Amino acid sequence: MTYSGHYSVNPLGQVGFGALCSRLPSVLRRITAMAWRTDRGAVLLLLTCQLVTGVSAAVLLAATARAMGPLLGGGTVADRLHEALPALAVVAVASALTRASVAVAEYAERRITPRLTTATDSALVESVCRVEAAAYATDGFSDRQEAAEMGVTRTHVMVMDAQRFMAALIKMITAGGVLSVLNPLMLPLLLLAVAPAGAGAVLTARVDYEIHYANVADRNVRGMTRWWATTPKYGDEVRANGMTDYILYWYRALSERVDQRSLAAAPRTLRIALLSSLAGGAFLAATWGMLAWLAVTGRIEPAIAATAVVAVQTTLAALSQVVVNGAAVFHTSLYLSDMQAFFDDAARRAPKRGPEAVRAPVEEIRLEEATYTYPGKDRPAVDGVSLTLRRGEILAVVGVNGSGKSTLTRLITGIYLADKGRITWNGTDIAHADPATVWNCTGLVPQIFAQWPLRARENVTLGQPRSTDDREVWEAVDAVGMREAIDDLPAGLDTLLAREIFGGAELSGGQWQRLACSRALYRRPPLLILDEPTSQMDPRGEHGIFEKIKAISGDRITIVVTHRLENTRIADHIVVMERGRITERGTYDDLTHADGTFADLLRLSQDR
Ligand SMILES: Nc1ncnc2c1ncn2[C@@H]1O[C@H](COP(=O)(O)OP(=O)(O)OP(=O)(O)O)[C@@H](O)[C@H]1O
Repeated sequence: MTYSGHYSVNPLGQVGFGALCSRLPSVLRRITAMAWRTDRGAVLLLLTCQLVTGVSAAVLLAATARAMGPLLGGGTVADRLHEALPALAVVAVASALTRASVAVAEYAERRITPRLTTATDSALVESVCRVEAAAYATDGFSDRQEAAEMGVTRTHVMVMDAQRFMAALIKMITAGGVLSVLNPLMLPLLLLAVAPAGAGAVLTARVDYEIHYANVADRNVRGMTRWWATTPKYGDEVRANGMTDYILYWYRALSERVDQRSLAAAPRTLRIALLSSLAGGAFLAATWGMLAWLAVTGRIEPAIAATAVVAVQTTLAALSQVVVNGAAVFHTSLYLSDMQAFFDDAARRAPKRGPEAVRAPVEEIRLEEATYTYPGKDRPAVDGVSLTLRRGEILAVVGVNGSGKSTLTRLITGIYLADKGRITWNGTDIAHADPATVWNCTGLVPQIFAQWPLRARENVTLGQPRSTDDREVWEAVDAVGMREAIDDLPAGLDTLLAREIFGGAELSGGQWQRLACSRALYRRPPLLILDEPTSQMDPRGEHGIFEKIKAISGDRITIVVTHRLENTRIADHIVVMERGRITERGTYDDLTHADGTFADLLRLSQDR
């Protein structure tokens, strides 16, 4: 395994410190806009709380300053207390308001976060589901998806970080304002004391992101390896082929590669932390020294000095919070950018085919010189294929592995659009038709079909409207000879077909394939495509399915891709594909008597 993680260019590589900090306002705007779309009431509540926090912090400090005069002045304790009482009452109310607004802000944040996370998460899933299928084959698509997942994860803490950042900023500005009124020199010194910590936090976030970025591809592969190693689906193959140690070795190797990058960054983050603490400490010592000097030399009164101590403490706490939460918001902004970039990319890759609609019955599907090349490939998988399919006819597609049969079915169903040439349904070019209207008319049994971890009934009806009784479900089940097998399940059609889940049951490979066929038949589609539909079935099952295909073919266009050439007897036409092109076409009798590839493959299959 020589996979080496590579994911484009780190967008932070060329960005300076100033540019990094200037992202904060736009990120805050973006977070607010996202939250606004989720719950306007909660956002308004949050903003009100922040305003209350700021105002009460200012009132608290001003009232403290007012209370300090009488408290530290002359007279009896009772007199001093009596004189300070109104200011102390204001201090108490302002403190209570601060606490209450923090609690309400937390409540508002809890109202926003779960729904915002769900909305973002669902948007990510939807954008992946909705892209043109060809996007999956483009380089780096799944890496970019992996990077976007981190943005979704960050939405858990994003609103909280932004809210705390804003609250601390407001508190800092008001407390700092009060401090500047007390003595204009105090604030700049205090800012200098916290600035190095701010710079350190942003630089550390930058290092963390660099590591995250370098690890994206490895984490993606590790995630896949984890799934392959642990899913019961491949458990037999992994064990009986002695692959456990091999997979575990690579899982560990990938984890170690990820760890090594993180470890290599540790000395850098230590250097940043030590230097910023040193600079911050020096400026803080200067701040306290300055305050002491002002008080000792009588330049400020003791009452003002005492208030300044409270103001410095408040501003310092708020500043630290601004730094910590600002760095967190900045950090989030990096992941949000990845997420947004993925959403934008996915939106560009979403089908934009046109408003035309395809409607049943589908009388004719025509391919005119259809050509398709997979992204990054230099040879077309389907190369200039022309074909006409009519309602009531069965077409069999045969050919050696990799000759383009499955790709041809993807072109006919509009899963991929032809790069060159045209495919029309009832005269409508599907490149200009809404794909949903096309897929309303198709039923596909793919070569690799899904084994849905749902009940037996939903495995037949999946995605389809269902009548209240099971009559049509049983019809589809009977059509593939599965009635007995379903009756044998512990709860019949209600049985959950997922071995991994408690109470779930499992089917055999051939039974799963029969169910995949029943799913396509249940749709009663105008175009039925079966790609190797009986590869896992016993001869009775195979015979039954082909009988059924023939019996229901009058009402639809049917395409069967198969390597069992005997099965092509039911077809009205057969096409033989080689290297993406149709090299022979005709009926079963025509092709068996011609001295071509079909006759050759048939001879070989009968020779065994
Ligand atoms: N998702 C994909 N991305 C890139 N190339 C692909 C993809 N799927 C198929 N190909 C390539 O396109 C060519 C045709 O593949 P296709 O699956 O259509 O062949 P096939 O005739 O159905 O083969 P088989 O009989 O093995 O099922 C092959 O060279 C294959 O490597």
